[in-house]
Amino acid sequence: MSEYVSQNGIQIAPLLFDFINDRVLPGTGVDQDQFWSGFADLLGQFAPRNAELLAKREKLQSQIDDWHQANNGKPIDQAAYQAFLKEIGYLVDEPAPFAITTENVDPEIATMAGPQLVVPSLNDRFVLNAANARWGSLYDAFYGTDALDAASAQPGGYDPVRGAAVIKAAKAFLDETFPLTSGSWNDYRGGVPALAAPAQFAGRNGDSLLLKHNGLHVEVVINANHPIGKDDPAHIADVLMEAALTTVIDMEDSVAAVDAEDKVLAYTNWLGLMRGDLAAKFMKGGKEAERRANPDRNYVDQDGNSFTLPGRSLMFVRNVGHLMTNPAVLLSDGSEAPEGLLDGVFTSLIAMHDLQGLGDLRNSKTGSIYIVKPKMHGPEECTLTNDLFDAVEDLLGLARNTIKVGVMDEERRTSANLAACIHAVKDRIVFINTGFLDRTGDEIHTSMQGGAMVAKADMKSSDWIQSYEARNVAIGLACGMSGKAQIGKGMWAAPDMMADMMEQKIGHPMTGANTAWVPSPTAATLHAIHYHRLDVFARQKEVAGEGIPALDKLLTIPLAEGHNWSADEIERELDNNAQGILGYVVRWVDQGIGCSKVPDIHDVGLMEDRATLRISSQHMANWMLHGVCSAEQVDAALLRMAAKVDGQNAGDPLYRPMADDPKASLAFQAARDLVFKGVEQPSGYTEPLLHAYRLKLKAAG
Ligand SMILES: CC(=O)SCCNC(=O)CCNC(=O)[C@H](O)C(C)(C)COP(=O)(O)OP(=O)(O)OC[C@H]1O[C@@H](n2cnc3c(N)ncnc32)[C@H](O)[C@@H]1OP(=O)(O)O
Ligand SMILES: O=CC(=O)O
Ligand SMILES: [Mg+2]
Repeated sequence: MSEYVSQNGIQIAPLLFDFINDRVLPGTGVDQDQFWSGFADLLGQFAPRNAELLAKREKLQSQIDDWHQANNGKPIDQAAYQAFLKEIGYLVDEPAPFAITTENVDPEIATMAGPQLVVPSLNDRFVLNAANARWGSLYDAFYGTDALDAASAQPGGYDPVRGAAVIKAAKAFLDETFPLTSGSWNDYRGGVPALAAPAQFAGRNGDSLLLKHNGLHVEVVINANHPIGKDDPAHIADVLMEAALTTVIDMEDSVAAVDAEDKVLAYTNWLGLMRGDLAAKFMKGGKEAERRANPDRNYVDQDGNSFTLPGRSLMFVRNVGHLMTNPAVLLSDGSEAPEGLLDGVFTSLIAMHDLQGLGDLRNSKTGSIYIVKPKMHGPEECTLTNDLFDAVEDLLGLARNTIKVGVMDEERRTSANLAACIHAVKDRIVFINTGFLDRTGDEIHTSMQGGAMVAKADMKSSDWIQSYEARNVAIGLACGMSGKAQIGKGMWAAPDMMADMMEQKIGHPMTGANTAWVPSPTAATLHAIHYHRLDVFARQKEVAGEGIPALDKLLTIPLAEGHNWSADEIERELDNNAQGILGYVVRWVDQGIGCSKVPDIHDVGLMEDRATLRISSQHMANWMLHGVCSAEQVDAALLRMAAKVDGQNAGDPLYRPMADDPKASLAFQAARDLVFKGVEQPSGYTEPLLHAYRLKLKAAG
């Protein structure tokens, strides 16, 4: 890397310094000199606090490790365990009942219920697709996935037999959601449809019909000149679903951003989204394509009045958590700056382009900046975020609480003290979300010394996770989040299993969650159907009456307790974990790709990100620590799976095989370290090793 720019006692990578000065600050009214001097002060103030809280994490972890070692082999006495957690300050007192007081929140978050899409920020083609995923074609979603229960499409262009099944399924959705006074949408022949609930008719866009149900719009596209519409008796060409109400532009677990070069790319895409001028050019189907953010959509209501609906998803940006540092900025002592502080300042500054309307399109209509903060451990760390956002607002001249926060409930200390965490950010909180993937990783790591954990697939049915999901909703409702903020559920991590998603993911709104994560625009379009099937806000009223489950189950550790696995079961568990780890890490370290679809041992492509990697690596480390398997067995699994992953990637010209010479592969070494050094990784996180190996690879050119 070139020399740093020295400024107010800190050092800034020139790429970042120039990007901020040339592309971000102009037009915002924030003075360049004042900005850098205020930024240096902010780092000086917050970096030591950040370090103290990380040291506290380590201290608590070592106290918990000691407790388990002292209780070695004995069944856990829940009362004694909780008393111990209170004594060390892991569990804190509950705050007195309170309600959040967040203001100026966009309706997509506060009063609407629908899917939330997550997208890696480094990929401009994907982020634009995500922004545009506010509306999705139901015909395409049915045609292209197994959500449609019909024979697969015949190769060689449009298959009319499958097409007919798609149209039938889409019209069945219309019948279910927008019933006609008599008959079916199959019999609709044009004009204003005779809806059983006429208020569902919201307007027209040319010939197309706009309908509304449970707060979500659906456009029935009428076009006699369209290849599908021309053969339909009513010229219906598609059914467009209002789908991803909100999107998380992810700078955390789905990206590999290790230095100024990567960070500036992520910030550039966020700037393009906040201004509305991001464009991506790429090759698709042998042709060059260009993608931009869609404009808003124009309609006319029944009285002839024009109105628009948002054309894009409302965007959050996920900053990194408190753990990592980044060489993009060095502190006065020459150490790397905490990356979460950089993200907090820079993503907020960039969002001022939206607040001030400096670009072509707007994100928030209520003047808010939406930041998702991941991986916070307990209320003190939430207070740090709150104070940081206060300081950023002061630095940028923004009104107090302009910056809103989404709190990921994905670490055990946060789940166990959730009301206190919400209280710490009560004037700016706009969501809680159960990030069950990281949360599972933290469940394993926290009790690493307690014994061998159940098999990975059995985690989902453990007491702790059921309690975690239920408590999150119940506490969110008790803190007055309904109608003001999102109570969100986690990711559907099997992007190709849409039939299963349609069957299972209605469980998320059923719990009272008004949003849940999906991995792709297609999944958003399909998951939107669930919010038509169920009125979440009515459901929240029912759930609110059920009370908050006690802590006991949440704190029941998923130990296998004497379970004897067969040699075959152990090998399959190790192989499955090793395959996921290697398949993901090889693309992360070698190619800088932070989210991948990796086949599991059943050949189901699973979304892998740093959180799923945390689970797999912690699980292997745990079984090795407690002698369920030996180090030799782990090495054998890694080697076997390296060959398998090499085979799976044979078609990728950028791929560097691992199996022939594993010692020469930085990716293989990283994967191995993640398991063999898993016990000592902070909270079991994978970022420190991934970053170190990726930086090594970049340095080697
Ligand atoms: C625990 C957590 O933190 S979860 C949060 C982190 N996870 C994520 O962000 C998941 C994001 N999703 C993804 O990256 C991808 O969907 C993957 C890697 C899971 C699967 O990818 P694939 O199925 O191989 O998708 P593929 O690369 O074939 O893309 C197919 C199309 O879908 C689009 N697409 C896929 N995922 C997304 C997404 N999340 N947002 C926007 N568009 C997407 C692509 O743009 C592409 O369309 P295009 O050709 O018109 O551009
Ligand atoms: O960030 C989400 C998770 O599940 O972890
Ligand atoms: Mg997570």
